[in-house]
Order: sequence, then C-alpha cells, then structure tokens
Amino acid sequence: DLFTAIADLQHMLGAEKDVTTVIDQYIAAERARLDDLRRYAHEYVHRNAHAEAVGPEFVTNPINAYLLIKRLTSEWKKVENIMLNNKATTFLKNITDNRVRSEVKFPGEEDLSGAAIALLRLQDTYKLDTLDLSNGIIGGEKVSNKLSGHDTFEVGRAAYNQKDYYHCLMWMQVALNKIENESPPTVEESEILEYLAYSLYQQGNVRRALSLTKRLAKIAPNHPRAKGNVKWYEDMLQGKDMVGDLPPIVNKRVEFDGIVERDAYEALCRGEIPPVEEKWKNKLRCYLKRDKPFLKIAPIKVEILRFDPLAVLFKNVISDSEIEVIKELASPKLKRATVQNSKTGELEHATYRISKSAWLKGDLDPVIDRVNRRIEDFTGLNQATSEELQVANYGLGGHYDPHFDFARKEEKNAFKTLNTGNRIATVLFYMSQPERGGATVFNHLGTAVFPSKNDALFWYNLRRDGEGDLRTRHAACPVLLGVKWVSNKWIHERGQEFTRPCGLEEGVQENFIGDLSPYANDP
Ligand SMILES: O=C(O)CCC(=O)C(=O)O
Ligand SMILES: [Fe+2]
Repeated sequence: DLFTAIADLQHMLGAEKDVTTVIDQYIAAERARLDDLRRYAHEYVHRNAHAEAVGPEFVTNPINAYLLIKRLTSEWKKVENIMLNNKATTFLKNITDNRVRSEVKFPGEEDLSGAAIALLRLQDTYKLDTLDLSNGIIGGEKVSNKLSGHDTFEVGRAAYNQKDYYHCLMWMQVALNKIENESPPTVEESEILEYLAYSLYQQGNVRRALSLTKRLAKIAPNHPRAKGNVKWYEDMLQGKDMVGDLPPIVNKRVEFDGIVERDAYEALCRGEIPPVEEKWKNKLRCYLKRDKPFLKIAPIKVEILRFDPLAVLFKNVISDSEIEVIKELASPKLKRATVQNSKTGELEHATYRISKSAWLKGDLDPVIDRVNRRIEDFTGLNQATSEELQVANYGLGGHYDPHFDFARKEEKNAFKTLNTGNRIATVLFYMSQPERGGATVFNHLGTAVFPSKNDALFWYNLRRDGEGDLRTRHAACPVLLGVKWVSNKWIHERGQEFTRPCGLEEGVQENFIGDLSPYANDP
C-alpha cells in the first residue's frame, strides 16, 4: 500500500521519532555492556601484572594455581558471554513488535519508489527543474533540505525500474554532479555511470553512452559489464560518428499514461489559463444569493466562474469547525481508491486516483446532517436522493486524472442500485488550501479552480435534456505543496423534477442555480 494520505506520513514521523529513541537506548545498553567487558580486561591486566611481579613461582602456590585456572575457565566464560550478548537482536525485535502493536505501517521498497515516482509526476506537471527540485527548491522557494547524491540516484533508479529513461537520465546526471562535492560520495560513481549510460543509449545518445561506459571501464577495471558494454556500443556505432565533439544530449519525454489531453491538462494545473471569451467577460462576477427568506438576512456569496456549462463557487459555505469534525470523522475510514482488474478480477489500487477517501452517512453526526441541509439551501436541489458525503485526502503528488462524474451511456449499471438516475450535479467542498498545486481543472473548458478553504465548487454534469455534458470532463491536479482535503456531494436526477425541470433544448444553463437574477442589483 502506498503512503497516499498525509495522515499516514504524519504517523510515520511519529515512528521515526520512536526509532531515534530506540537507537539511543540501544547505544546506552551497548555502552554498559562494553564497560563491563572493559572492567574484566582491567582485572585480568591487574592480576597478571601481580603474577608477573612474583615470577614463575607464583603458580607453585595452590591457591594461585586455582585462581589462574578459574580465571581462564569460568571467568573467561563470563567474558565470552558478555561479548556474545550483543543487544541488537532484542532491540530490533522490540521495534518490530512495537510497529505491529501500534499498527503504524512501515514503508517498504514499493513506498520508496512510489514516493520517487510522485516526485517525477510533480516535476512533469509543474515543469520543475531537476537540480532545483533535488536542492529542495520549488517555485524559486527553498522548501526542504537538499537531496544527497544517493537520494538523487534512488529517484533515477525508480524511474529506470519503470523503463522511464527520460527521467532516469535527468536524475542520474544530477546525481553524478552531486557526488563531485561529496566526500566520501554517498553512492559510487561507477553505479551512476552504468545507469546513466544505459538511459543515454535508450534515449538515442549512443556516442555519449559509449563515452561514459569507457569512463566506467577505466575507473572500475573489474566491472562485470563495462568492457562488454563498450564493445556493444562500438559495434552499434560501426565506426560512424566516432570522432569530433559529442552531439548535444537528446532526451524526449515518452508518454506512458495514455491521457490524450495531457499537455492541456498540465498547463491548466500550472495556472496557464486561456483568456475568457469576450461574450462572457462581463457576466463572470460575484453576486449575493438571496432567493429564500432566510437568505435575505444572511445571503450566500456566489462567484460565477463560467457559463455554459455553468460552474460557480459558493463562498464560505462550510466553517473551519465543521471541516475539523468532518476530517476527524473521515480519518479512521480513509481508504485508497481501488478498481477491479479486468483480467484477474482482483482489487487493485487505482493509479488514476491517488487519494484516500471515505463515505460519511448523514446520521453519523449532526455536522454532516447540517452540511447536507445547507447544500440544499445553496443549490436549491433536493438532497433526498444525493449520495453520502465523500471525503478525500490527497497525499504526496495526489491527483485524480481527467474523468466524468456522471455515468456514460455504456456504463449502464453505474447507479442502478441507487435507482435515483444519473449524477445531475457535483458539489465539491474545499476543506483545505494546498500551498501549491491541487487545482480542479475542466480540461475542455480551460477552467482551473484553485482550492479556497470553506468554499464549494458547483457544476451541472448533465445537460437539460438529461444527457451527460461531455464538456464537464475534469481532473484534480497533483498537490505540489501542502495538503488537500475535499468533500464531494453527488446530487442525482430523481427529486429535481421541480427544482430543475428538464428542458427540451440541450443548452444554456444560465438561470437555474436558484435564481441568478439578483446579481444584477448586487455587484
Ligand atoms: O478534488 C478535486 O479537485 C476533484 C475531485 C473529483 O473530481 C472527484 O472526486 O470526482
Ligand atoms: Fe470528479
């Protein structure tokens, strides 16, 4: 299981603190053991010095003879025991037992490579420079410690294990630069060179691969593969292009993930948003929603983000204390999203959605009930047929690839058991504000919404004729810095016959988020 939720990482911090305590205790115990040993050594020296002073006749005394033999038998046994009684096994076992008891999972190799790959995803999406990132610099800001040569090398190795030579090349190059300033180096140059040469070759830089492999053969003459690889690259070049300066490095990113709109998606994540069409410009504005008696006293501020299809942001519709309660209720239930493998039928972790989520029933706590009722107030849509509140926590590089919230025609069984029709609308509460990244983006619309705590994003998924609106395809960008918590409420068709009667025309949805007309008077 990958450490996808921040909560897991925070537990890990606690575990790391325990580890340092245990190490200190172990050192103290070992010191005492070695002190004991030293005391014996001193005694031996002391007694031997006395015997030497007396001379060879020392052992002619039966008591001395007895003591000498005793020192070299039963007392020596004690020394032997002290020497053998290394406390490491006991301490290591204690750590393991504690881990099991406290149920704090310890990360393994898989988690390490998962965390490294999350870094690579962030690097791509946000166009981060490898050297900057490895130096703890994000967006020109120093946000963490530097990676050592070995830390950097491990990121490259995680890429290599995925056959991702594009990233492997970049990270191995930086690792190589880093060890130049390390003494002793945290990783052997020869190790880096082999990976670097191979990824250079994979990316089409055979001459550079050859030149690095020659360097490898020179610094590590007994390397098991270097000589063979030199020959292999030489054969490949067949004497061509062997002289003169090395050509510039070629390193093109290879698409692995099959997201067609990836470039546009990533640009939106970075906040590169196309300009708003002229015809909407003066319509995108804020207004106060007062279309119910009690809203007249405490109107809700609404920001219209776009028309057709409509997307609005309801401001300040969930309080800090409500958020805290929801997070607390959800935390023990958070589970990584799973999907069924179509071949094996087994449940696997979905890579398209790296977050943890939990469903909260309305009767679980008065706060949930209150929030559910508020949704009805600000959307004007019947909540009797809505799904339970879904809470999600995005961890390291957490994201949700482009998708639709509604069930498409071919997904006939999606909401069948609910018998409430399709997901007519989505309410997305922002329960935190990540420092960087984590926007909700509408891929086809060129809209990016950066989470603002306490607000709720709202949009219709279905057109007025009940068909899914393909323009609502959206995604959650990877979180770059900070934490992202959201809650989703999916509102269904059934029950909205009066609040949003379906129209014959497929189109324009200007007037049905309650009553939009007041905004004309209320800038
Ligand atoms: O977290 C977000 O910004 C979007 C989440 C989302 O689209 C979903 O959960 O369906
Ligand atoms: Fe969604």
